[in-house]
Amino acid sequence: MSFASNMFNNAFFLTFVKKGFVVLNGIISLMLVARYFGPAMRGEYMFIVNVVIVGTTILNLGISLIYPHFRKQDKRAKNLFVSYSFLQFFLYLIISMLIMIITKNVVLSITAMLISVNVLNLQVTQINLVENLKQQSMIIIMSSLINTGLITLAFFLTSENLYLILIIFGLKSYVSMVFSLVSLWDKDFKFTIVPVKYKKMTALAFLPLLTSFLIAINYQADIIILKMMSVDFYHIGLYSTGVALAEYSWMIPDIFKEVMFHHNARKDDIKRMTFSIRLGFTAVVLVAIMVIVFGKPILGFLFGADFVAAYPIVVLMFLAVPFMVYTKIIGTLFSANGGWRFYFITLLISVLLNIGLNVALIPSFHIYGSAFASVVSYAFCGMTMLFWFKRKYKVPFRDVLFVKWEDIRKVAPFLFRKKESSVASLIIIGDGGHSKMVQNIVRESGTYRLTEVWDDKYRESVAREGIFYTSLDEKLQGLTQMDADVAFFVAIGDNDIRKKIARTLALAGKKFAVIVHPTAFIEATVEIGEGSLVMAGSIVQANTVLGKHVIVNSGATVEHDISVGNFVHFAPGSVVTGGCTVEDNVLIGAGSVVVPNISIGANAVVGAGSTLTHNIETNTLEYSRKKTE
Ligand SMILES: CC(=O)SCCNC(=O)CCNC(=O)[C@H](O)C(C)(C)COP(=O)(O)OP(=O)(O)OC[C@H]1O[C@@H](n2cnc3c(N)ncnc32)[C@H](O)[C@@H]1OP(=O)(O)O
Repeated sequence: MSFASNMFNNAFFLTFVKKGFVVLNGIISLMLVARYFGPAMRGEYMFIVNVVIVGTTILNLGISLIYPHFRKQDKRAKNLFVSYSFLQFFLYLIISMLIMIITKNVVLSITAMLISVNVLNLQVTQINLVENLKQQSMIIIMSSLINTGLITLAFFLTSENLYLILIIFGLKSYVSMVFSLVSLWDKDFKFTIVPVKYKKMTALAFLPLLTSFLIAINYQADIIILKMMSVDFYHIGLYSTGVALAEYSWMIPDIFKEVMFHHNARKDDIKRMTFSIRLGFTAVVLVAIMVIVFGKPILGFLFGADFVAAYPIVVLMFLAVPFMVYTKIIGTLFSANGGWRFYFITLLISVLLNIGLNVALIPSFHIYGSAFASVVSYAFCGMTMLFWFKRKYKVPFRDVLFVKWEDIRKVAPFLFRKKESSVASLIIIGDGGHSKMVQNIVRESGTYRLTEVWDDKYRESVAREGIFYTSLDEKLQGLTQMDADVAFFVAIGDNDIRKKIARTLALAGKKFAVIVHPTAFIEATVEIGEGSLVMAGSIVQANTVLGKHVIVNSGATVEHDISVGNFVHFAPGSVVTGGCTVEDNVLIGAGSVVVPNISIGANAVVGAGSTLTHNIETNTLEYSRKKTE
């Protein structure tokens, strides 16, 4: 596959592109809206937007933040959360209508409606971020594009219409919300109302709600305090420019934050976490160096010559940015594991530190004092999180600083390899009747992505529905050049032929898949060797050990405590009862029954429909003849 499609299948890259679009959309909207409205109306618009953002943070009730925690315990948590979000949305909508009817205040009613839509959008977006990360990234890219397009149209075609711009603002959330819902609404979705669980959800969401509130306060506190301590608007303008630039660079840790949010909802992935931290930290430090070196021309280009005076603030703010990597990425672990108390206390201390230092330093150092307060507060938060993480997961410092050579070695082939998805590729050998059934199982279960089928009947390669059908002989010659990540499966019913090919592949160091039909029952204590197959409706009971490349065919029963060698075939409907021993290469014929505690020697064949009541030796053929009078 091409480099471009590899990149787009990479969650980090796609999240990076998405963030790029969001930032671009934000900048373009800000520029156009500023020029579209006069100063007074722009103030009114920005005020409403801020009320909506703060209202959304509060009225989300922390629900979107605790989703990974529930998802980790229960795969179907999606049903519960989407249903909850819906009910909450309708409740907010009814309240908005009541506000409209009672107050008849248009702006207030619009604000309330926008909050209702934004809350639902925030919740379904976060759920879909966990469920379908790539789709959600595409949805956000699309809604950002639509928003930029509509604002541009409004800018050129209309003038000073506050309601129109508010509707466009609302539409962005609405479009993203509808598409996220469509993406979540698959065949497994079921509307689920469980009041007891809803109660648990809201109770658990309380600390996350306070935490997100603190984060919001921490980002806004400085400007409010600067205003309160009567610093002039010119200097506040310079300060907020520095802060705005630093905020754009948070996009980098945010990329990793979102990808980790998705992964941590499944299991704690500390390797991926430290890898994300190293990548994020290195990128942020490089950006900070760039900004410190080229800060003045960048400020001049972006905001005009007046703003070059913001340079010292920019430098100070960028000293704080690397710490955000730790706060943001490690913070996702709390979403997934629910350790909110620690996160909350850490944030509370850093907010108090920020406010205290602001009050203490602004009188003597003005905006520089405020920037210094931010650096100290962000550094405290980031370092506390880092030390907690290091202690809990016993990670050395070198794993949480700059990228290592191994990372580069790992990432380079990942970007250029042939694989298209995170599901491993599978090559099946054999394309006869047995193989057709195996191919169906692979398609149905989705655990592997079938890429090639090798069989002698193909002289030349043919491609059908994205799968290559190729000559077996030819492929066996070039085994060593193959991608090490691909799994193999020998789908040949005949024990001897299966053995011969599996040996050749094993000698070339290939890995084999285990394939299990979703309707098979395999008791939890069963061990299954590589390359084995358990087909539809079959049963394998407790403490049984299946060797390598074993076939448990449709409806066969392999009872408890059975020791099974390699390359054994239990044909359809056969029943081998408890305590038996089945050595290598044995064929138990269709519908035959083996009574308990029997030993069957290597290479033996039990004929179809037979009942075996005694041990049989190696290389023997046994079948029950019908008694004829
Ligand atoms: C999805 C799938 O399809 S998986 C396929 C799984 N495959 C199976 O279950 C097949 C297992 N194979 C058998 O049962 C075979 O018949 C075998 C291996 C037992 C015997 O094969 P062969 O040695 O070729 O025997 P052959 O066909 O020559 O028959 C010899 C005699 O035994 C009889 N016989 C053969 N198999 C059986 C049997 N399973 N039960 C009773 N009698 C049998 C034949 O009727 C014949 O009798 P006759 O001499 O009176 O005419």
